[in-house]
Amino acid sequence: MALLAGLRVPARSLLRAGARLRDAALGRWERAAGGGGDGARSFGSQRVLVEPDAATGVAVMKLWNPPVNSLSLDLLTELVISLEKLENEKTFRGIILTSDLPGIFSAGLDLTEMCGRNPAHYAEYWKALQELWLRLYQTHLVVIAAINGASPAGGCLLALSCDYRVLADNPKFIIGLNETLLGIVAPFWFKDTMINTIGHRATERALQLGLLFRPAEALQVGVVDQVVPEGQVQGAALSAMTQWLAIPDHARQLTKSMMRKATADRLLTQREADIQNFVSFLSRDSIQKALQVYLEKLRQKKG
Ligand SMILES: CCCCCCCCCC/C=C\CC(=O)SCCNC(=O)CCNC(=O)[C@H](O)C(C)(C)COP(=O)(O)OP(=O)(O)OC[C@H]1O[C@@H](n2cnc3c(N)ncnc32)[C@H](O)[C@@H]1OP(=O)(O)O
Repeated sequence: MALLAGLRVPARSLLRAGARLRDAALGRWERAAGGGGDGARSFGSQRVLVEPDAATGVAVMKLWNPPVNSLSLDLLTELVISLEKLENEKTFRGIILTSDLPGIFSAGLDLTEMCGRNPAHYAEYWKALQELWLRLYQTHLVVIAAINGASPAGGCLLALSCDYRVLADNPKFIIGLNETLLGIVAPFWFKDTMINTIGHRATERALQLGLLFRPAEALQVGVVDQVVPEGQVQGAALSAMTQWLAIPDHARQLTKSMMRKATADRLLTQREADIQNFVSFLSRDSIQKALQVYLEKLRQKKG
């Protein structure tokens, strides 16, 4: 059951158990080693599989950080490296970002990275999150999110940072910046990213109420651009990609930069202060206690 959403999310215990049995470092990448659609070899790290298709110039990037694709420090780092690698390959013009875990796109920030650690760790973690957002939000590549599962909080940020979002139509696949439900505040750059997507008023309402939208609502408010039946999400993302890639790169890239640079610069000019804010906020006893209680509830809900 999804604790935050107040919605029931079915136990995927069997699937998850299966996923856990797969060895993260070995089986996954051996399975992938066969290569992408056009003979380009798949590559990746432990938690990010990249399936490149040199013929189309599109790579499918799949998140795999069981059980819920939480944005751990390792996953953040591996995402940045994979993204950088694709950016440096002249062959590639687009990325489909999706999940390799059933029913979950990403559960957002990894709560275990934010609980019971020291300030240096919090600083390192926040810097890694900033780094991923700055790179993903500003990449010259077209990035389309194929959202095939729930994506609360940081998971929603990941999707909002892409150029276009396709969501699978399942009422359990909730999406939104629900930080207030945890008693925390979405950082200004999360807020800015949402404003740039759905506008000021809709963002104010969504953020204050910590709204998690089901697919039809997400489409209506503009958090996603398209809702399609489950199983068609990657195909729909690839179709959308065709439209984006029909535009001359230089014109599209300059336009993207024109639309996003001021937002990214706002973080860049106060990056260190943002890290310090996060560290001092997380270091408060009251915040640590609240996060511990929340994490414990998540862990116990199955019992
Ligand atoms: C003044 C201002 C200054 C600035 C201050 C900044 C403040 C910080 C801002 C932080 C910004 C962003 C916030 C976040 O992104 S926080 C994370 C928010 N996400 C959530 O709360 C999601 C919680 N998870 C769920 O609701 C559900 O897990 C799910 C995603 C809907 C999936 O449900 P499920 O039934 O399939 O799985 P479930 O049984 O719940 O979980 C399985 C195991 O996974 C663990 N887990 C779940 N979510 C997380 C997570 N985010 N991090 C770490 N671990 C997570 C869960 O505990 C289960 O573990 P176990 O198997 O029992 O050991």
